[in-house]
Amino acid sequence: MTLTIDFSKVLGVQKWTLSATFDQPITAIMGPSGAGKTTLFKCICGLLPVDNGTIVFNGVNWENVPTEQRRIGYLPQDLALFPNLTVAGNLGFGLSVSHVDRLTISQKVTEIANYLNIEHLLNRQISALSGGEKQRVAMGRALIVNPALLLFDEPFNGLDEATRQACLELVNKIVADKNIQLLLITHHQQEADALTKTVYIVENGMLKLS
Ligand SMILES: Nc1ncnc2c1ncn2[C@@H]1O[C@H](COP(=O)(O)OP(=O)(O)OP(=O)(O)O)[C@@H](O)[C@H]1O
Repeated sequence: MTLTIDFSKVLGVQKWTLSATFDQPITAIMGPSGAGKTTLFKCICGLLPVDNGTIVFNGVNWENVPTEQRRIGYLPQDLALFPNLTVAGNLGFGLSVSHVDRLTISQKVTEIANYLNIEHLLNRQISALSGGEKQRVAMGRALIVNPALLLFDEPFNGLDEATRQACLELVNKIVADKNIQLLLITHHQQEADALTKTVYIVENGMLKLS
């Protein structure tokens, strides 16, 4: 799987000129706060339009491909779980908005919950979950739509060391089992090192291989 980006983006007074070819199963993206890492992800998703240039995934130019057809599982920095839905409702959300029938949604929710060991949480409210459990639900919600590309924005923030280790192992398993490409934003070098040798830095509006 190969994601090639070559675009510029202006937001306010900032300009990014971002070029790279991501072809490893896992790539870490690092860089100082405010450098533009989340902006990069939003552009790849199509949530922010690029000003000039291209984003090409496996040979397909995404210029006219809407977000929902890009097969991306996006895990935003704040997880953005829906507090008024149960765990099952959160997991199934991406399928329900795509008008998948209820039986299929229920089967897929059970399948992904078993895979992530959260089946005992399916009827819980989001407010009644621990940080690590929320993390797993957010990963499940990203995975259930059968993505080809995962974008995880600082997914392990605020977790204790043991839970962080468990999540790192889970991420490695997901990428290997499901043959998905993952880009992961992190501020922690050891997190990047645990997952990949390929680390890019966003700095001064550019993307550089570290
Ligand atoms: N909609 C917007 N309009 C104007 N400026 C924006 C907008 N969104 C983000 N920015 C600015 O763009 C810069 C990059 O933001 P971004 O969220 O991509 O940084 P980041 O590298 O992900 O930071 P962090 O590590 O703190 O999460 C910041 O200075 C931010 O204030």
